[in-house]
Amino acid sequence: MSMRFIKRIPGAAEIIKQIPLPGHIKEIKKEKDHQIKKIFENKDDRFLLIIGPCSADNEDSVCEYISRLAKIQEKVQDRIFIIPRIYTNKPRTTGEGYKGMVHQPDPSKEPDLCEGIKAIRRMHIRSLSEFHMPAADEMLYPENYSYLSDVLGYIAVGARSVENQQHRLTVSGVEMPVGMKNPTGGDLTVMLNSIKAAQSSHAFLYNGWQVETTGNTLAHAILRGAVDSYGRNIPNYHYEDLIFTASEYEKHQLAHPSIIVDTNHANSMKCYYEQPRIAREILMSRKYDTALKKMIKGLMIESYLVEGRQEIGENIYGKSITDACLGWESTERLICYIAENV
Ligand SMILES: O=C[C@H](O)[C@H](O)COP(=O)(O)O
Ligand SMILES: C=C(OP(=O)(O)O)C(=O)O
Repeated sequence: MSMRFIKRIPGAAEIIKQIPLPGHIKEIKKEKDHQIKKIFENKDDRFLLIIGPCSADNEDSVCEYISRLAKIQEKVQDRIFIIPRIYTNKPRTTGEGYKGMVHQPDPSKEPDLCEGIKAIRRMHIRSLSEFHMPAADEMLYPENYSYLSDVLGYIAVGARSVENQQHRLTVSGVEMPVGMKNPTGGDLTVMLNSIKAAQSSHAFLYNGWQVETTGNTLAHAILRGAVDSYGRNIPNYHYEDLIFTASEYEKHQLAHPSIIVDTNHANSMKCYYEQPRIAREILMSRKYDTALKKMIKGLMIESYLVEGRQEIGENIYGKSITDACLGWESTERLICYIAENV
């Protein structure tokens, strides 16, 4: 075997015992989970914003960003529900590059998965304890879900993972809303099939156990645009795309049909500064069509303290080291615009 076993990583029970979620925060988390669930069940018509850096690379800058979100959340709470993006696992197109805090708690140092798992759990708990905001993360490694299952508020399965059986089956045993992204090639059937699989019950092998799941009726769609076989970006947030997705969704007869639109990635053609324009267009489409208004539950936006991106080592506090993000001033303006126009 050409694999060197470096360090045994403690199991979830051990890590949770070392870094527990405080009792009084568990109650707050339960109430927030209930509110998020109601949005997907059409029992609360607030608009969701899943918003934050492309990758959560530094606990202090991420928490400073969330503290700013928390202040705005108070102002817009009757119209918008904000879920911070704390993305600690990064899928990479070629396997090269920063793979997230779970691999490297300090991006300038060598990988340390054991410290990484502790660091991401601490950061998620800080978002809950200091700001009462359960955050979103990507399920990149389904087996790692058990380290964060009690602290997350929302999960996305990424464009590169959505056709994978272990992801789909694991989501079927998750008790919170999980967004299944369209794959990088854009095939909506793959996304809708993944929702079907996640909404059904399954028996399978998970972390050394035979497990049985109930199915997750809150699994739903995330549209992130696509890249065609010539490498061209094909957005899927325009009115006609949304109408088509909604009608395909209806045909599949899935529970709680819901769409989140990702305003970055192939939708913005990785031009982060286009996100406010894209958000405005989606709000207009929602206003124009009542079925879309019901189905489009929110947006996923990439934003951080400082706009753009940097290379690791430039050390600009609060600037993305993966995909470029909106900066704070534009983010604040955008959230206010959404609150007034949703
Ligand atoms: O969201 C971030 C990136 O788009 C994703 O992780 C892929 O990144 P890469 O194509 O730069 O590897
Ligand atoms: C990696 C991400 O997205 P996608 O899977 O759509 O590329 C992300 O949202 O950070």
